[in-house]
Amino acid sequence: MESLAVDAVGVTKNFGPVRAVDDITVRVAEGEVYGVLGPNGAGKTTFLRMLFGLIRPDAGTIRVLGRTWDEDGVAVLDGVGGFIESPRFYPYLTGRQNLEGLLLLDGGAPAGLLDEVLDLVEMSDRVDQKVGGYSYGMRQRLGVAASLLREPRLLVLDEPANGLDPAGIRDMRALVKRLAASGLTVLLSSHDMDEVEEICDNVTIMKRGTVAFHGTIAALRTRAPDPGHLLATTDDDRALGLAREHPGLRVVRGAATGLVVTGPTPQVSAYVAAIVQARIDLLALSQTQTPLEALFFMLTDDAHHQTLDRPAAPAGAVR
Ligand SMILES: Nc1ncnc2c1ncn2[C@@H]1O[C@H](COP(=O)(O)OP(=O)(O)OP(=O)(O)O)[C@@H](O)[C@H]1O
Repeated sequence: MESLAVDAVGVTKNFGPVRAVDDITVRVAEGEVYGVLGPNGAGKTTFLRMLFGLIRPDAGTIRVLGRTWDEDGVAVLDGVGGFIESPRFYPYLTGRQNLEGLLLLDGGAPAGLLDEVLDLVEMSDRVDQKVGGYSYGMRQRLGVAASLLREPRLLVLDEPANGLDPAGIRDMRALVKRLAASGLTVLLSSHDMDEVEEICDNVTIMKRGTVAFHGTIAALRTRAPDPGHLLATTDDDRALGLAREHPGLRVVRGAATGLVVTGPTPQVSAYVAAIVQARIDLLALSQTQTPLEALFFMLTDDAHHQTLDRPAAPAGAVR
């Protein structure tokens, strides 16, 4: 049997009347990058906090690298690194001083590990500057460095790209990929489908504490709906009339201007060609959402939930 870095089964957590996590099962294989995806309030952070033992589940069992709190106490955290929400540092100390302080608390580290870790998070050239002058992205990367000093086998990151600018997002995604390539298991939460699609092997999509989807990114793609396109022309009325010849498409007026066209891409292309042939000029054509973004909203948004033609996969391992 493949070994599991995280084996969480039937986990439930209530805060008074709020059921933040409702009977979820998440299994993360060693060596993979696993995403827990969901909109704000879906229960992602609550789940990650339970992995770290910061709060205890009301029901279910959580095994992390083979250990549980009930059997192993604080030893459950051996081999686990990461941070919930944002990492905290002393702003008036340099990055290096902050990390050296942590190493001191931990009783030291193998020679060369600090430099190796700084290299990995691409902070070597900034580490002797004060943390107070760091960008948010640099602090996040320093947080990952601090976690790596414990040489974890499992790294847990709560929305690592949240609040970063586009360059920071790119750097953080590249870092997670490098960490995965080095054999580390990474479990991260996110509310960004693009991010999870780019860096994760498997995903659990949470909706109000429950699992709305569980499986591979490839399996998720097969359920994605047709993409929507926003179309603007010099004569939207005539373009809308032409849609009658293309019954495989849904063409409606956009909320502000233009037309929203939904359907298989080849049929959208044929419709656009017909518009041009009718001597109507195209002003703009763009995708409203990627198919996976559209699926994410369908899975997690009550208003759209009914439109999904297949029921959500049950919780549980698909592998
Ligand atoms: N300590 C707490 N006390 C009371 N309610 C809480 C507590 N922590 C979380 N909740 C509630 O539990 C639900 C899930 O919250 P959680 O923070 O886990 O969601 P999330 O998916 O991580 O969202 P976000 O992306 O906003 O962090 C929310 O309704 C939240 O208000």
